[in-house]
Amino acid sequence: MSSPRPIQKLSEDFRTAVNLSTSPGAVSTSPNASYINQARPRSYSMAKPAKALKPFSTGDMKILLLENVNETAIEIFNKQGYQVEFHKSSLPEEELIEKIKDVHAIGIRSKTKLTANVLRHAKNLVVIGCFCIGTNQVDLEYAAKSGVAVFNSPFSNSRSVAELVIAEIITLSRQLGDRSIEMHSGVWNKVSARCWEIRGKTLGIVGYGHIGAQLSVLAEAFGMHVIYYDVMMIMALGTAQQVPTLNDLLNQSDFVTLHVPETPETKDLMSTPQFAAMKDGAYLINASRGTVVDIQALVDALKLGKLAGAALDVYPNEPAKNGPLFNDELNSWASELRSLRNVILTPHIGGSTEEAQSAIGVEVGTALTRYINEGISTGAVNFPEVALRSLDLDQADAVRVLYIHQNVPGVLKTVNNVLAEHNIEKQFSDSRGDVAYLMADISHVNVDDIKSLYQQLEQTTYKIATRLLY
Ligand SMILES: NC(=O)c1ccc[n+]([C@@H]2O[C@H](COP(=O)([O-])OP(=O)(O)OC[C@H]3O[C@@H](n4cnc5c(N)ncnc54)[C@H](O)[C@@H]3O)[C@@H](O)[C@H]2O)c1
Ligand SMILES: O=C(O)CC[C@@H](O)C(=O)O
Repeated sequence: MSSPRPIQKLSEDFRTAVNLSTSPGAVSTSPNASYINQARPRSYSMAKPAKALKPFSTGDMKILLLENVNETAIEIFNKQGYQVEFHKSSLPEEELIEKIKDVHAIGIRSKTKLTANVLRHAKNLVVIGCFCIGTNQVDLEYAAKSGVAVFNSPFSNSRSVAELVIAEIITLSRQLGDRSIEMHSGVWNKVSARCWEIRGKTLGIVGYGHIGAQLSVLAEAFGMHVIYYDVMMIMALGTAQQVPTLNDLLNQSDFVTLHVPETPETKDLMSTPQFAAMKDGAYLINASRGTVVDIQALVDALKLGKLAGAALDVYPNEPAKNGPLFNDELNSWASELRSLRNVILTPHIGGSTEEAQSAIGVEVGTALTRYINEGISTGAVNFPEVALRSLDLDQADAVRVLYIHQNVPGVLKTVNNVLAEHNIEKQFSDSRGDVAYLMADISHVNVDDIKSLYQQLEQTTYKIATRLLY
C-alpha cells in the first residue's frame, strides 16, 4: 500500500479528474447548462486574475465539522481563514441545536440528522455539506426554504462500496466469515459443502446508479451474469440485462444486492414476500440504507434456511459513535441477527476508505468554499444551480449580490429596481420549486452604499436570504 498522498497533490488530482480550472470556484460534478454557458469561457481562460470577495455583515465564517470529516476539508477551510470546530462523532440533538445557532456552515456524514427542528435554530446557516453520497439525513426542503444550500459528493465513494460488495459476494459464497470466527476460537473446520465459486452465478443489482453500474462491471470480470432492476430505464454496461420488475430479479438471482436511495418507496423494499420470491439458498447484500430491508423478516428467512447468508452494512438505527453499541436497545433484533451463521455485519463502512474520504473532503470542501466565497451553487442537491464568472481584479467598486427568494411573480422587478441605481454588469437567476436564487454583479457601488443596498434587499417582501460580497 502506498502512503497517503499530500493533500495539495490530491486536490490537484481531483481538479484534473473533473477537468476544471484551478479556481476554487470551479469544481463541479454536474455542471448544468447555465453554468457551462455562463461561467466557462472566462474561468477556463484564466485571462485575468479574479477579485477575491469578502462578505458584508457576516463576520468571521464559522464552520462546524462533525463525524470525523476528512482532514483534506479542514485544510481547505483553514486556508480560507474560516473558524473550524471539529468533532469526531455526531452530537446529541440538544448539543447540536446549541452549536448550530452560531455557525455559517456545517459538515456532516450520514449520522447527523438535520431535521426541521434542528435547522430552525440555525439562524446564521448558509450552507450544509454532506461529506458522503446520501442526503436523506437532511430535511432538504426545509433547508432550501430557509435559504440553505446543501451539497454532497455524488460518486467519490462509489468504487469503495462496489469493491466491498465484491468481497462480500465471495465471503458469503465461501462462508469465510464463519471459518474465520471458528479459527479465531481454535476450531479447524475444513468443509466444502454449500461453498461455491461465484463464476457463472447470477448477480441481481437493485438500483443501477453510480454504485450498481460500477459493481456490474466488476462482477462480470469475475465471470458473473448480471441482471438489474431500476425504476429508470438505464443503459446496460457489458452484457448486463435490465429486468422489468423486482420480482423478475429476485427469482433469477443467486445474489441480490441493494443500491437504492432511502425514500418512502424504498422503505422495506425487501420484506417477507420478497424473501419468499428469492431462489432457495440465495444471498442478500445491503450496503444502501438500513430502512430498505425489513431486518426481522430477513432474520426469519435466514433461520428458515430460505437464504444461505446475508451481508449488512447499514441499519435502521446506527450508533452515533464507535463502541459496543450494536445491541437490542438500538435495534430490537440485534442479538438474534448477531447469532446467525454466514451473516456478515459491518458498521456502515462501505465508503470508508482513505481514497474515498480524502476525495470527498476535497470535493465537498471545495463546493462549500465556492458557495461561501462566490455564491456559486452548481451541484447543490436542494437548490437552484446558479453560477456567474468571477469578478476581475480591477473591478474594485463591484459588488456581488446573492439574493434567495420565494419563487413568486414580480420579485425580480422589485430587486432590479434596487439594483438599477448601479450598473448591473451581469446577472443570472434560476428557480427550483418554491425557491429562486438570483446572482448579480453590480458596479459603481460606493462602499458606503453597501449597507443601504443590503437593507433595501432585506426589506423586500419575498426575500429568504441576502448576502453581499465585495
Ligand atoms: N454503505 C455505504 O457506506 C454507502 C456509501 C455510498 C452510498 N450508499 C447508499 O447507496 C445508495 C445508492 O448510491 P448510488 O451512488 O448508486 O446512488 P445513485 O443515485 O447513483 O443510484 C440509485 C439508483 O437507484 C434507483 N432507484 C431509486 N428508487 C428505486 C426503487 N424504488 N427501485 C429501484 N431502483 C430505484 C435510481 O433510479 C438510481 O438509478 C445511496 O443513496 C446511499 O444511500 C451507501
Ligand atoms: O460516510 C458516511 O457516514 C456515509 C457513507 C455512505 O452511506 C454515503 O451515503 O456516502
